Amino acid sequence: MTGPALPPVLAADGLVAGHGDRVVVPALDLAIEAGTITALVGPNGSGKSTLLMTLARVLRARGGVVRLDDVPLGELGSTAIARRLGVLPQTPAAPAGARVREVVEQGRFPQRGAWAMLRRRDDGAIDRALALTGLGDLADRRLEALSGGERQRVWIAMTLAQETGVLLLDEPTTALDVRHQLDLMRLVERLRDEQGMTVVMVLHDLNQAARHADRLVAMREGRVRADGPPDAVLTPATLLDVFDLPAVVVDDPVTGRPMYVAR
Ligand SMILES: Nc1ncnc2c1ncn2[C@@H]1O[C@H](COP(=O)(O)OP(=O)(O)OP(=O)(O)O)[C@@H](O)[C@H]1O
Repeated sequence: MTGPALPPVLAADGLVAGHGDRVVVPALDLAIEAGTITALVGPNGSGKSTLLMTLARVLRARGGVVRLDDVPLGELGSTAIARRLGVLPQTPAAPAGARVREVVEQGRFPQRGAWAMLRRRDDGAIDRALALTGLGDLADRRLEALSGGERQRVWIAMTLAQETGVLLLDEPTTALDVRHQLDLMRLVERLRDEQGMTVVMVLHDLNQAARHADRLVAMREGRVRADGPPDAVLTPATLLDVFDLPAVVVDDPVTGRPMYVAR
């Protein structure tokens, strides 16, 4: 017997999103199921980051509603949201002179009450996040003394230290070398498999998205043009429709997932 379907972890109903007077996402419906990895893909300027940041309430929705665990975001305080949902923006910033461990510690703030000191549980979460991102040896280094890819891993560690059940990641593999990209994608899969984490991420590498995500949502001009499992979305017709890209699609020889090759 199957019970009633669980509500989606994160849902947008008739969502309108944009910047200033400019509407970027005119009306979008999206429901994200628990324990899944979703990749948002699409050309530059198609509204992926705008959508992701509006789902996280970093940007206010201009119409429609976003629900987190079936509760409208507008009814939740920012601490309640941050305890449930971690977000990695495209260009995070830290105060000058900050050290790696101090930046990762920032991820713990939503989990602590007012006036609370760092507790053992916070230290554990920070150590785990540093270890998962391979930053243990760099913990005392200043952020500005790191390479671009190392710095990107610090932001990922900060988001992981928040220990939320939902992660929204905007281009998390940017600046990472091929080994660290694969490590990060495998880490995301492990978090889904072992902790039931729900992940939505913007990715530019379509083959990476098809390889590691359960679902691809392809956007163009603020609208969803294709949505489904990788083999339904990564097709020559969608590549042409969404990216104006003539391509063939073959099976990835390692995973059997679809893989495109541009013509
Ligand atoms: N802060 C902002 N103020 C005004 N317009 C913005 C702002 N940020 C983005 N835009 C505009 O909104 C549109 C969508 O941008 P968005 O960053 O959401 O696209 P994207 O699909 O994530 O693009 P990319 O792949 O280049 O990161 C673009 O036309 C962009 O110029």
